Amino acid sequence: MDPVQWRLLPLLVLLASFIFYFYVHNSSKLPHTDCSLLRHSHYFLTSKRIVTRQGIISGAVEVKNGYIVAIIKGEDFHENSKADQILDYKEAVLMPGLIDVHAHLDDPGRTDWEGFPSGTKAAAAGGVTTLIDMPLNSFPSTVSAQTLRLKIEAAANNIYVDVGFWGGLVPENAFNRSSLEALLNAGALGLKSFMCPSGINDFPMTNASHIKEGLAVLAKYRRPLLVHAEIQQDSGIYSEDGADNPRSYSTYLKTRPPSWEEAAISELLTVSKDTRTGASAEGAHLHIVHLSDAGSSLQLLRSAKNDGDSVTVETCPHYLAFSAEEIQDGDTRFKCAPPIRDVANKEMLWKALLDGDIDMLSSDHSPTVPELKLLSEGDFLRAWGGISSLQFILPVTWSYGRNYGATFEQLAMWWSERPAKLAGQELKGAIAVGKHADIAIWEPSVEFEINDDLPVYVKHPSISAYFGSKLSGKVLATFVRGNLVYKEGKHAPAACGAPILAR
Ligand SMILES: NC(=O)N[C@H]1NC(=O)NC1=O
Ligand SMILES: [Zn+2]
Ligand SMILES: [Zn+2]
Repeated sequence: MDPVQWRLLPLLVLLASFIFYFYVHNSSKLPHTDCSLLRHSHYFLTSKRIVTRQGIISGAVEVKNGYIVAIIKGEDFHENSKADQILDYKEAVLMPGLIDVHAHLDDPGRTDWEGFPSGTKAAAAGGVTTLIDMPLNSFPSTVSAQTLRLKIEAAANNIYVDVGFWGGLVPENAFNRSSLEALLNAGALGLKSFMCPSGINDFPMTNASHIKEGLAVLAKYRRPLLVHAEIQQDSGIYSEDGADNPRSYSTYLKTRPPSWEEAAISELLTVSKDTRTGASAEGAHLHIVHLSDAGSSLQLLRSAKNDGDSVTVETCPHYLAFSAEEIQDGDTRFKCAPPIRDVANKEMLWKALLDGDIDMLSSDHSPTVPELKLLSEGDFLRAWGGISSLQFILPVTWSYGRNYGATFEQLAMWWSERPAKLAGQELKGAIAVGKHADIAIWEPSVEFEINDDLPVYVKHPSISAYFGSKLSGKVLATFVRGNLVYKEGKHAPAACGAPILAR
């Protein structure tokens, strides 16, 4: 080496150490993977309000490699605090992540309506850690093993929370046992069917005999059948004579009276007998989706449960938040089926939920493109029926529920524990040792208005029924299997949600 090179050596060493220092220093600040906004896989979350099945405690939840490995009460925490990191959420509520068993993500085929990336981002921002996707509104509908595979392909690397799939029970497959078995073997968590037109051409309605067949197949798999329970009755059919104004909400309400729900449920209960212990479809389960009628329909369900039928029922936040009296003429954002009924019915729904007659909640998030909501014409009879709500289900439930005395433990039961059971997800649905670290952290007393200033992830804000309202309960952070997927308006860069397939 000549002398000039010798003199450069210290300079090179210095440069190399600078590069090394910056690399190590900065890389330690970067996430290990893009799946999480947190770089650690072993950490403690502390809060004064941790919602466990044994009540609300102050303390810490220890998370390691995606699982909850310990729950430590406040006074015992210090000696255990040897983790890489402690995230202190103070007074914020730490709850199991919400499990929404009824969402239409419309992917593949109608991604202009929603789609896996936008829908699961909205979910993450709302504290929802698991979604079960409905078999219709996507194209094609999920009614065979092959179409379920299309769903799974569409979801790959496109989901920010975990997503499972219901398969469709339709006349075409109902009497074809091998086709249904193939769909269930391919991983559908259960089946879903309609007792009235679904609004989607390739998803025709079923009758009680199709449903009986479906239950018989599901019994072997111990998986549920979810049913949209409305049967068209003459009483409700809209007269086309122009006497009723299609912009008026009451016109729409009259087209789908409670008797539609009652008729469907009473017919369903003739086949749900098969699910009783010792009966032909023991092991199968019947779940009524989005109940709106809090009258006779609920009474029928109550007595079926007493008789030992394996039956559950859900309602949705929009039936608990809104009433027919408040819906302005022409405001088709509120059109859904069954319809939002009067205020007395809403009060009865709350009572049924608090008394345990309604088992759980779901969003029935069913958006479309603004054009199909016919917002400017305001025609309730022709507009798309479906409420866009996914991101706001937790603050909506809380904002209205607290007036009825709803507790955090009840929220966890309605939104996590019972939905996990319905979907057969034993590793989800509770803050408990051995479960997935699927966690929602939120601030019940923080109010916010849903307007253009809020960083929302709703694909079509103009069709959201909640736009313009003020809610309490702000989601601070969402963890999915230990990954911090959402934090204060920011999402983890990579879509690391897992498809959930039944085995
Ligand atoms: N196809 C579809 O999403 N329909 C849903 N929309 C709604 O309001 N009720 C439903 O069942
Ligand atoms: Zn439905
Ligand atoms: Zn639905």
